Formats: sequence, C-alpha cells, structure tokens
Amino acid sequence: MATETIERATKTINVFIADPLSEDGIQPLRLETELDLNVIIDTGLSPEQLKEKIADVEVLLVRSQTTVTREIIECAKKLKLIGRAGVGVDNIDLAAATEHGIIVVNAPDGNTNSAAEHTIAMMTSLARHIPQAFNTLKNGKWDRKSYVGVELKNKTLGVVGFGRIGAEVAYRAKGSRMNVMAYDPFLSEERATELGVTKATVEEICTQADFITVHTPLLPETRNLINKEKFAMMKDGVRIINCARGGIINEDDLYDAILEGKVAGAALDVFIEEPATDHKLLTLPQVIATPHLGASTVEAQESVAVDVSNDIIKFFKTGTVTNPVNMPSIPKEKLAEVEPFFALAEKLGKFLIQVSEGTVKELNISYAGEVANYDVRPLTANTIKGLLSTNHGTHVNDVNARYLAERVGIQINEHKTTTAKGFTNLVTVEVKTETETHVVAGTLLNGLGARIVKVEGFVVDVIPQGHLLYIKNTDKPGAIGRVATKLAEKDINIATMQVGRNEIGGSAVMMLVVDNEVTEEDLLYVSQLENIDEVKSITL
Ligand SMILES: NC(=O)C1=CN([C@@H]2O[C@H](COP(=O)(O)OP(=O)(O)OC[C@H]3O[C@@H](n4cnc5c(N)ncnc54)[C@H](O)[C@@H]3O)[C@@H](O)[C@H]2O)C=CC1
Ligand SMILES: O=C(O)C(=O)COP(=O)(O)O
Repeated sequence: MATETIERATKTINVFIADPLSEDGIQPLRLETELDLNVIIDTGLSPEQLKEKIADVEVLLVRSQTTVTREIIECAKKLKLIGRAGVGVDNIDLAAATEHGIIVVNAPDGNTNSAAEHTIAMMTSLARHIPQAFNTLKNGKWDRKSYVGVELKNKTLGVVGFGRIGAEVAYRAKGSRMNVMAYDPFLSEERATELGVTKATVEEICTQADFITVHTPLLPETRNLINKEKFAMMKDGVRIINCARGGIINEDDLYDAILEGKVAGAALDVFIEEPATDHKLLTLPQVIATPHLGASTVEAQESVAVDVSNDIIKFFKTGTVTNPVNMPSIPKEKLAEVEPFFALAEKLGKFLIQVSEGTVKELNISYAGEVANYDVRPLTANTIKGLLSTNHGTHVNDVNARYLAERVGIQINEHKTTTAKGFTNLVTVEVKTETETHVVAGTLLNGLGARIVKVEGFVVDVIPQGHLLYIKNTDKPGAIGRVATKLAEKDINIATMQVGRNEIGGSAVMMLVVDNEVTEEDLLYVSQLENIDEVKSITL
C-alpha cells in the first residue's frame, strides 16, 4: 500500500542496525546518494541500552536476537520503519508498531534456500548420529556400534507448514527418495499433486510419518502445535526436526516423549528462549542442535540484508515498500490506479468528521464506476485518515488508520459497484454516529481534479479545498442574500457558492467556499438568520 502521506524524513535518516548484518548486504545503504542515510551499527545491546540509543532513529534494523518490544517502540519517537533481515517477525511487537504508524518490513525470500538446506542437513545428521559420532571420535574413541542409523529412502517425511521453506525441504527430501506428506491450511490438492507430495492433516502426519519437520511461523495458533497429544499419536521411533521457531513444538512434551522412547531423536535449531546454552533437551543424547543457524550462510545473509536495505531506500523515496508485514502489499501498477483518488478520499473523511456530532460508530464507503475495479484498500485508509485527523491524538497514517478506527469501535464497510450514476467514478462516504447519519460523495473530473458532487443527497460542485461553510436552510426567498450580506459585514469574502434543494420551499443546502476561516462567533451570527437551520465551518 502507498504510504505517500506517511511523514517521511527529509533530512538525515538515522538507520540503526542492532544485530549483526552482512556488510556486503548493507551496501545499498552505504552507496545511496539521493538520501542522507546515517548508518549506525551497534549490536549486542541490552534492552535498556537500545532504548537510549534509538531515541532519534528513523529506522531500526534487526535479525532474531533483538526483541523489539512495545516499550522499545515507544522510546523511539522518530521511528518510521522496522526492518527484519530475515523471515520471522515474532521478535517484533507488530501491534505496537502498527498502532504507532511504524511500518515493518522483512526479507521473506533471501534465506529460504539456506533454511531448507539446514533442515535437510539436520535431518540427515539425526538419522546417522553424525554429531554424536563426531564428538566421540574427537574424544579419541572409534565407536562404530553405537551409531547405527536409519536411511531416509522410503521413509515418510511429514512437513507441517508448507510455505517457502517447507516446500523447498519437501523438494530436497524427494531427492533422497522420501515420501512426503504435507499440511498447510493453504495447500491445495492441485499444488500437492504438482509437487508430488500427499496433502494431509496434522493428525495424519503424526500417525504416519517417520520424520516430522515444522515450518510454520510462530503464531498463537502454531504455538504448541506439536504437543503431548500429538506425540501420543506418533509412531514409535519417530524423529523430529525444528528449524522454524522454538515453541511450535512443546519443549517439555518433546523431552518427555524422548525419555519415554516414543521419539528416537530430535534435531533442533531453535528454542523458546535463546540463547539456549543450558537447556534440558541438550542433556539428552538423542538431541542434536545448532544455535539458530538456519539462515546463517554468506549467501542468505547478503541476500536478506540487500532486500531490507532496498526496502528502506524505496520507502523514503517513494513511500512504498516491497515486503510489508503490517500493511497490505499492493503492486506499483495497482497502486498507480488509485493514487489519484488519495486526496479526494481523505477530504471526504475530513468533511464528514467536521459535519458530524457524536461518536462515530460506522463508516460505509461505496466505490462506484471504474474505481470499483481497483484495489481500494488504500482509499479506505485515506478516508479513515481524514475521518480521524481532526480529533485523534496519535499520528494517523496508512499503517495504523484502519487499526485505530477499529480500536475506537468504528465499523468499516466497503461496497463496490461498477455503475456510478452519471460519473465515471464516484466515492460515496457515509458516517453514522450514535445520533446522526451524514453522506458526502466525490469524484475526479477529467483534468479538473477532485470535486464534492453530493452532500446529504443534494447535488453540488465544490472543490474540496480551503475553508467551506456548509449551511442547511429552508428554501425561502432572501435566505441566500441574507447569508451573503452577513458574511460581508464580517469581512468574510465568498469565493464560490453552491446551492441545492430537493423541492421548491423545502430543505436546501448552501456550500460556500470562503477566503478565511469562520470563527465560532461568526457561525452563531449566521445561524441566527431567518430560515437558516444549521451552519458548519469546514476546513479541508
Ligand atoms: N532457523 C532459521 O534460521 C529460520 C527460521 N525461519 C522460520 O521459518 C518460518 C517459515 O518460513 P517461510 O517458509 O519462509 O515462511 P512462509 O510464510 O513462506 O511459510 C509459512 C507457512 O506456514 C503456514 N502456516 C501458517 N499457520 C499454519 C498452521 N497453523 N498450520 C500449518 N501451517 C501453517 C502458512 O500457510 C505458510 O504457508 C518463519 O516464520 C521463521 O519463523 C525462517 C528462516 C530461517
Ligand atoms: O529468518 C528467520 O526467521 C530466522 O529465523 C533467521 O534468523 P536470524 O536472522 O539468523 O537471526
């Protein structure tokens, strides 16, 4: 999504690198000439030290070592972007980042291959006791009896989480002539067939697999995904691999399952608490482990660092990013289609909040005509920005607009129709508060820019800009003249004036564009005129 209106730094941009990143990978930051990027590398800091050091930074770059908590986010008042040079973002408080309008980006593709290769290396090492045998040999013992392993060929591998890494692991396991079963909520039967794997449930994997490897993110739904109940279903002698995240497999339950002899061995690259140097699982001879090395290759590190570096540069130059984590990703071409409507959408929201009384409960946005064919999420975000802009303490931007609206209990509904009733495009926004409903509609006129074309059912033609007076009146002779006279008396110059009514003598509206802001006192003055029902001052 565009972040056009996210307040972007114009001066020096401090980029703080808190975890070890590839120097080759951050070359795009070093070589950037249009932006004034100040790269600060300071790794291994305690949370307290980090809080102090990032008070003035616009960008924070991390891997998995640094936990970016809400507290840290709240100390970094200038923070606009958090970059994760890797995949998993479970070490970043995404809700806090979103709430503060901070965009989070990751590098989802750069370490897939390395993580998959590491998983296969761990599985093979597990099957053949390579670390244990090596250790024995290093200690001067030639022991061939204790380390009889098993082949991978014709064994069944269960892959839980069939995304980038899971699929790459499956591909390689098939090269070792394994049968692969896979579970992923997004795995279709067609894709499974195409990749030569059997689509299965977690339970089917647990009951049938000889090796089980997990490749899901750590989420509330995946925490303890493999637990006591699942171990109980498994074949005796099953082998477990976790190169994804500590916690997906319940560590206590795994420990017990190994002691009971249910699990023949486990290969672990990740732990709930890292560094995990003093872990009970590491005391078991059946467990082999690495210190979170899945992505630790020269190639992966360079690649992920290049990807986040490029996204930082892109963000500060264009307002868009390639790999957003906490906002929808919209391709450039798709974004270009809706970009011209951004200002209009925001102004409609801004207009409505200024005419509405009471707490907003519902926002209904209808996209009609050509615009209905586009990805309108950025337009909804812009409308919300307008709606929240006048009375919301927090800085509202594309990242947090929807979140902030929903947090204060505003229900947001989008409706699309390709018929636009006389306009090529029409965006109609309705706001419902506890007591009132207000509607405004706008369009983009070819070559002439944005126009408000309807207010509460009255047809108007107003440029949504500057100071407006929105007056509801009864359609009686003299009403317009009296308003004009009174404004003149107050030295308020009328630039343009639109009037609308539904029937002669019925209710009517006036929309005046005035050259200066109208004070409360002047409003009262106008509202006391004969046949004037309501007067609102609006600044767009
Ligand atoms: N050890 C290491 O150094 C590394 C670890 N990782 C970990 O591996 C994870 C996966 O990475 P990628 O494959 O690149 O991510 P991905 O996003 O391509 O794949 C994750 C898959 O998990 C699936 N999933 C989500 N919830 C699930 C559930 N409840 N049950 C089953 N499947 C579910 C998703 O549908 C998705 O297909 C990362 O989130 C990260 O935590 C990634 C890279 C390196
Ligand atoms: O990309 C991931 O999710 C990883 O776990 C890699 O972690 P790291 O960047 O090596 O600390």
